[in-house]
Amino acid sequence: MQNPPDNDALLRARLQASLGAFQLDLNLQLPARGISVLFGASGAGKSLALRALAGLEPRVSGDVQFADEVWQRGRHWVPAHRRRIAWLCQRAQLFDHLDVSGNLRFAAGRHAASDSGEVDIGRYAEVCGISHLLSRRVGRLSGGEAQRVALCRALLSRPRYLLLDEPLSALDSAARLALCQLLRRLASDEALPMLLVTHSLDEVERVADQVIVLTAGRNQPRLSLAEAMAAPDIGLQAPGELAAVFDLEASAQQDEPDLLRLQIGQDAIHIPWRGPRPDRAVRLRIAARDVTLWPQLPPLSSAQNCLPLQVERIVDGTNPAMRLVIGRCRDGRRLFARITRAAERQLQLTAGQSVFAQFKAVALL
Ligand SMILES: Nc1ncnc2c1ncn2[C@@H]1O[C@H](COP(=O)(O)OP(=O)(O)OP(=O)(O)O)[C@@H](O)[C@H]1O
Repeated sequence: MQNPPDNDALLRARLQASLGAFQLDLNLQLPARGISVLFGASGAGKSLALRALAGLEPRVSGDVQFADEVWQRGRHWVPAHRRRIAWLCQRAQLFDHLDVSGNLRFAAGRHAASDSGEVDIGRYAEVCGISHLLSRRVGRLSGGEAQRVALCRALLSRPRYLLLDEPLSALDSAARLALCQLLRRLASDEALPMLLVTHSLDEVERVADQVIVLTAGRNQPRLSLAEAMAAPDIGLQAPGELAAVFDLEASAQQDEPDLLRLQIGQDAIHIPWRGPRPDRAVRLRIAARDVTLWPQLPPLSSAQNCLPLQVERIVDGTNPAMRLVIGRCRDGRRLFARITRAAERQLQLTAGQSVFAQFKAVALL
């Protein structure tokens, strides 16, 4: 599929390779901000693409350009260490014979032009939440701690771009969550753009700003996370498990204690919340199976969130007895509802109809 030209892209690549029966044919345009995710099944070519962008894959030909620097074109090839990008892979590759501080000093020493290395180590160790680990032997770090140290080491090289090859896949869920939050903070507070490779939808939902779906060596055009989640046909979500993901700003208005009001255009929903109002957008996941449709405004119930919805289309679900309703909120965002065929008949649902969508659960990402 042809990607439209993207004038805001920082990293552009057209990559081709023929490895036995596997063909790689990519057209990537990665923006200067946020976290882009390259999503695909095992064997789709994600690692190959990442290695090619890093300058580590001589089997891949094509064009790679970063801002106005050409990294690869014909015989022209900028070696990996001159691209000033950092790389994080599944398992942190740290020096076992050094403690955390030694690993960081080594990285800072390699990259610092002056004696600013110590300052950077302190600052980035704090950003990465590893200040308390500086004297710890590398062998005594948990998987999540080791990844945060590896990330800190990567930051000390002052990269212009971060490539992440499934860095969360070997971590337990708590460590994965913590690292997801750290990546999001780095992307926004340190303005560090990244490309994350994964086959986990959960990671996509938690960290992505943009999504590129890769299937058998070919990519779809880049979409925002909301667009990608709202496109049931691009292969990002399993059809039986569809969900919408919304990034929502908290409203200054507070209707109830312990509830946070989040605006969806002129409408609002509430989520349980303790503590100060968040200063950045809150990301929510609303699964199709948690959404109930009503022909009129429903009576008050324990499921408090309810939005006006216009039915856009109704398609078959994976289960032959079920249908998937694709609707639009009043601000244009897509929401899905999984209903039975019997409910579709009883509600006489058709495209264009106005209904109310009530949901009993939202997951805070
Ligand atoms: N030397 C080779 N000969 C033939 N095929 C190869 C060779 N090297 C890699 N491949 C194929 O290239 C494809 C892409 O591999 P790659 O490691 O990039 O996939 P991936 O999407 O990162 O998978 P995973 O998620 O499992 O890591 C795979 O189908 C693999 O079998």
